[in-house]
Amino acid sequence: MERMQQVVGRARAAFSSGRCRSLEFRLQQLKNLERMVREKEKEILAALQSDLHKSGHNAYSHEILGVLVELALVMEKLPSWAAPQPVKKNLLTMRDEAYIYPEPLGVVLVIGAWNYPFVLVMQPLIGAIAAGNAVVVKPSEVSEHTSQLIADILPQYLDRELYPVVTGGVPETTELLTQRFDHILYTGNTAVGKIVMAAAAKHLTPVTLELGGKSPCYIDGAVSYTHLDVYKRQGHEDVSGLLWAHRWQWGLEGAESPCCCRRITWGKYMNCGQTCIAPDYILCEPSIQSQVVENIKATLQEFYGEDVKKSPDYERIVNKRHFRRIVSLLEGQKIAHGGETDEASCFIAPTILTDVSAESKVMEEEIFGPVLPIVSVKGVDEAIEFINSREKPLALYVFSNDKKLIKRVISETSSGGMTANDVIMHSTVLDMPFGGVGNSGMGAYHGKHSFETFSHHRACLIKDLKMEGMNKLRYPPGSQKKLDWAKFFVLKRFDKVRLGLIFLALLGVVAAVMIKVMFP
Ligand SMILES: NC(=O)c1ccc[n+]([C@@H]2O[C@H](COP(=O)([O-])OP(=O)(O)OC[C@H]3O[C@@H](n4cnc5c(N)ncnc54)[C@H](O)[C@@H]3O)[C@@H](O)[C@H]2O)c1
Ligand SMILES: CCCCCCC=O
Repeated sequence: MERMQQVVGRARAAFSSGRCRSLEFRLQQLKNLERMVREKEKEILAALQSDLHKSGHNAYSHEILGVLVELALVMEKLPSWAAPQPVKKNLLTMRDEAYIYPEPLGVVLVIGAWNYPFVLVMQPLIGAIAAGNAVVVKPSEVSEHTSQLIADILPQYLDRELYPVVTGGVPETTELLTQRFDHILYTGNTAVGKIVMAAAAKHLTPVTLELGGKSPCYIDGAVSYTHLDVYKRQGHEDVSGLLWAHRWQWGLEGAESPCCCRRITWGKYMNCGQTCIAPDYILCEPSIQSQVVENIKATLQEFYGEDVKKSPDYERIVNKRHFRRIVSLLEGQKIAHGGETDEASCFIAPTILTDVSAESKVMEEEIFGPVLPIVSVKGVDEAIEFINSREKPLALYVFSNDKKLIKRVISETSSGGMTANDVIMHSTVLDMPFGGVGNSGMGAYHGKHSFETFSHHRACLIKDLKMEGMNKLRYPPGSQKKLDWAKFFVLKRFDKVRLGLIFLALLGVVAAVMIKVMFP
């Protein structure tokens, strides 16, 4: 307990010294961070390889690149984000200064998860530094190599008192959470999210909870409604055969096409399925299920070759606990592809399950592994109903040639974020907030949204000491006349065109008077 008190106490004292308030200081720390990432690249890649069997290429593009891109954006935009933002004034504040001043919150706690152990700690850290805070960093103990590396290298580049790293497991995090922070950003599972929020409530500390959930992926099987309609009008009862012929002849594809399945395969099996926004399961009509399976199988071969175990691009499950949890989800399921496992190396092959019941265990909890269940729905109505009957997911995916259908799914469901006709990619657009809703989390970060999350938006009004007459309206004693004037000043909305015309007319009168005076 004493140790955590000391760590947080030192960070608070360093924050109170005021040194992290200046823009120059923050930019310098961010520059140092960028230097750290570049100089320690090899060590970072090695730690990610040890923790999750991530290949150099995957680790660089999934973790390091994201950090470098975020740093570049923040360093470029910080001066404008941190500048006071003037607000619209009214008749009563016309002579005053009114603006929003983003100020740091104080000491921020960042708790990271193990699945992307570097980027999930660094990205919030960048935002919190940019906003001028002290930051206590707690990487996940599950990814022990990356956690230890962060603890070793961060103090070599950053102010040690302002940005301490705490390593350790549940006891350490529990102790840390008894301390008072000014904001906590937690990434991890929903159950622990509730523990974090309860601990934060004791100090009225605001939280950003980056949680998980089962992110659905709906594949719309129709080529396009126009073709269907044409065939139906021609009197054909069963149009599915005709549609296949049509596709074969014209090369038209439904959303279960190889291209769509390739994108889904990439997002599902990257990091061995251990991605918070991975498509958790597929919803589609039974008529396209086998085509979806075939296309995903072909993509797996394309990505990982004949023997996926030998592919440097295919990761492993983080530990035996998670390995056993995922394997238990396969019990009683129809395995259309994959299913091979090896406990010693925490290997689970890319697996596809077909005709999965909505009530089965694999459809209860977030899978967080390389297992892809396909659940049948009759069409988009049932897909929407299915999604809405469950907790709000972190991400939602829909594949369709029909923009109207996509927009309908967006407007009739809810999720933290969504991508249509691809997966994962909304998280890479830094101008968009990244976060959950309902059970998948609260608050958001990335780019400017991180800066805003870690800032207090202070309302600042600097009044003019003149015009005291106006203030009499609000001073006692009250009267109806004062109230009428107050209503006029506060509620009156001016029509800009009419005001312009009145101004022009006045100008005309003044000009006429002047001419009369000058040339009597
Ligand atoms: N929204 C996102 O950005 C995001 C990103 C990654 C992972 N996730 C979600 O995280 C989950 C996987 O992560 P995880 O929870 O296994 O990660 P984890 O086990 O690494 O836990 C996360 C953090 O919580 C701490 N912790 C664990 N148990 C605790 C307890 N009882 N009390 C206090 N602290 C505790 C750990 O020390 C760790 O730092 C998935 O649900 C995934 O979807 C979400
Ligand atoms: C490509 C990087 C995705 C990071 C997603 C983080 C959640 O697990």
